[in-house]
Amino acid sequence: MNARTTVRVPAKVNLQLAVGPLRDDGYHDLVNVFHAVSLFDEVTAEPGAGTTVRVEGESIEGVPVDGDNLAARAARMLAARLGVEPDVSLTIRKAIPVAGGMAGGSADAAAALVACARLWGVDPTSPHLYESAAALGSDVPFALLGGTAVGTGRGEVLAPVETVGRFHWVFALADGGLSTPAVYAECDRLREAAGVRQGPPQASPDLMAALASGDAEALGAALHNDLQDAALSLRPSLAATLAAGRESGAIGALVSGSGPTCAFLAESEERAVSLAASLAGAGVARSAVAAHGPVPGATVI
Ligand SMILES: C[C@@](CO)(OP(=O)(O)O)[C@H](O)COP(=O)(O)OP(=O)(O)OC[C@H]1O[C@@H](n2ccc(N)nc2=O)[C@H](O)[C@@H]1O
Ligand SMILES: Nc1ncnc2c1ncn2[C@@H]1O[C@H](COP(=O)(O)OP(=O)(O)O)[C@@H](O)[C@H]1O
Repeated sequence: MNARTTVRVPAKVNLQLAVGPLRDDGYHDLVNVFHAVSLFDEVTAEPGAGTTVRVEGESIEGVPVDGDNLAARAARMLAARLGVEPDVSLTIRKAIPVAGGMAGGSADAAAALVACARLWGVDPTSPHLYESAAALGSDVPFALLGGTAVGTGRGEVLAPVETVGRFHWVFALADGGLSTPAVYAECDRLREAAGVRQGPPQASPDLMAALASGDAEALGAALHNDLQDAALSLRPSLAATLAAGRESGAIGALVSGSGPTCAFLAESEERAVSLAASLAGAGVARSAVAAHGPVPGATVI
């Protein structure tokens, strides 16, 4: 049993998001190539009475501070599975943009699972953690794992991907978020309007080869997001953000997941820093931050 545990957990960008047809259960089958990047939230768990949450950070509008917070839901779910009281005081320090397509809520849920497991003396490799994660949300298991991984099913069935080297990214953060269900629904609507009959999602061989060889140029060319048109349809201003990044020398540019964060791949760390400055100066984003990947998943610090 531990008195106080802090867990650091990364954001993700989707290197490939291939979206299959709508399933009967309301989800879509995916090929979701997750990549964990060095933008981190921190979740601290301490003994408490019941489950309480405090949220700290600069842009935390819209993050629930009650039992709806995904970190609180994670604590209650793990406690129920373990048959213990969900007595924990959680403090979340947020740096991952809220409703930004970088899975910040999922990250906090994964961090809370790891922190509570340690607080309650549970083996961190216990299957209760993965099973709770998958029940909480499609992106939560990846936040436990980190690195680079292919998610299939609704994104929760993970296979790690070996990669070479470090990739340098810039993330253009937007004002306000986009709702994930609304973006999936818009994707379905656009496909129906265009008469597209969607087949099963397929992994991109070019993307896998680029990751295996560490070839950033090839990775930039292979980045693809099936939700991008839907995110652009709901937030047309993102087209100018993507164009500004390409004009400033990005070797790849796409909307991250359901958006509205835009992700840009740079040739080097130096190029990423100058690209972030260009994007911030161009007035096409609330702010722009440089980061690298892959990084590990939820980790006790
Ligand atoms: C799009 C992605 C890409 O990684 O993430 P974000 O960019 O939002 O972070 C994910 O698929 C989001 O995963 P997550 O945010 O965990 O979604 P969930 O809570 O499981 O589901 C929320 C809703 O999204 C839609 N959904 C989610 C996953 C999936 N495979 N098909 C779907 O259609 C459904 O409408 C579902 O009700
Ligand atoms: N710990 C949390 N951090 C952020 N959002 C949360 C959290 N718990 C619940 N939410 C809710 O989940 C929504 C989606 O949040 P987030 O995971 O940041 O975005 P995305 O799904 O785009 O990656 C938020 O708008 C908020 O209402």
